[in-house]
Amino acid sequence: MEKKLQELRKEIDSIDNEILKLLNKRMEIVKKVGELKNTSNSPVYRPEREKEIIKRLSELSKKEGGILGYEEIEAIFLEIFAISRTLERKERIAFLGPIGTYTHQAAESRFGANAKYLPLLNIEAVFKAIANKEAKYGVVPIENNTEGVVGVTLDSLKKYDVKIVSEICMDIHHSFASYQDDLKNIKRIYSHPQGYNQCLNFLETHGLLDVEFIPTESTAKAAQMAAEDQESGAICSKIAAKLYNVPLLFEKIEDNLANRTRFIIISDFKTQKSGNDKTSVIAKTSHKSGALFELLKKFKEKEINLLKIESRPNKDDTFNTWFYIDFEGHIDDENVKEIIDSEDMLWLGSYLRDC
Ligand SMILES: O=C(O)C(=O)C[C@]1(C(=O)O)C=C[C@@H](O)C=C1
Repeated sequence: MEKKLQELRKEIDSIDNEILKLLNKRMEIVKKVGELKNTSNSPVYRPEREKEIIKRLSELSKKEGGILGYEEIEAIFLEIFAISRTLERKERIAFLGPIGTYTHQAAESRFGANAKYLPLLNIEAVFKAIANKEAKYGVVPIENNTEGVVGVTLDSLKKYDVKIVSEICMDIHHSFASYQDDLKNIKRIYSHPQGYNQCLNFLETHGLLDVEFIPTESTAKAAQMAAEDQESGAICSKIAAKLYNVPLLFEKIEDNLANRTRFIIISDFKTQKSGNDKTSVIAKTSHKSGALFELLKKFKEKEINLLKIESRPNKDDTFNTWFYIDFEGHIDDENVKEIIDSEDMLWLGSYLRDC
């Protein structure tokens, strides 16, 4: 067996040499693309091009009977693209921190382990960092399939001059971490309110519903607090518990195992059309009967498929609202452009549909 293993490893080594040669060759070309982009200051990150490459390679692999499927090819190539991007231009990525949040995990899934990250302590700070050009990209959560939308994100999209350039959908699994083996000794539970509310069944069955709940800005912050408070527990991500060295007692404790969060990547540019795009806008309607109906009718007339509509309060002394709307299509599509130009709408971005 040892001899056979050595032979196989030798084969792997020579293939790795070829891969390395080809990767270096690829990166030389990528650097030239970067130089070209830098002369016109055009965006490095082109999600639609990345998607096109992954799709093409998956089809090729399938056609040739390759062992790798779409997901494996995507995982490998997203890392390659992440390195390409840092070679083209070293750009900072701000995200809702601290490190170890699900948002950090989402950011890493797109920008790789090698990128320059800027963890910020609240969602609005991420928007400010993009608007002030302290970072090129920002990653923030926008909605969860059990808890609904993240209000601060919608409000910040209205307040700051940024554009949505991409979206990421990620499965969220919570863990319970604590130094206490006996749950009866737990006096406080730290978590982000959304995380806490997603684990109510677990808390009830383990007699933890009556324990004092201390809300934190993020689930990673909860792990950090639990690390400093031996009589507490945290509902957090697995990586956060590891990062702050709090023993993991239970995993996948959420009520709904199909717990998914949609994140957006914000920046300062318009993305190219991919053919499978989503557009987000903020719409205001006048305060008269049928105004929302009239707006929705326009979408029907232009044959635009709505994906989401959320109302948000004006936050003044009235109960007036505005609407956050997602729909199919790209601002470069005639019908999309027409509706945005003809209505009281703020365009938030058109981007590859990934959720
Ligand atoms: O094609 C480009 O525009 C590139 O910059 C190259 C490349 C790649 O590595 O293939 C890198 C970054 C972009 O997000 C898309 C693709």
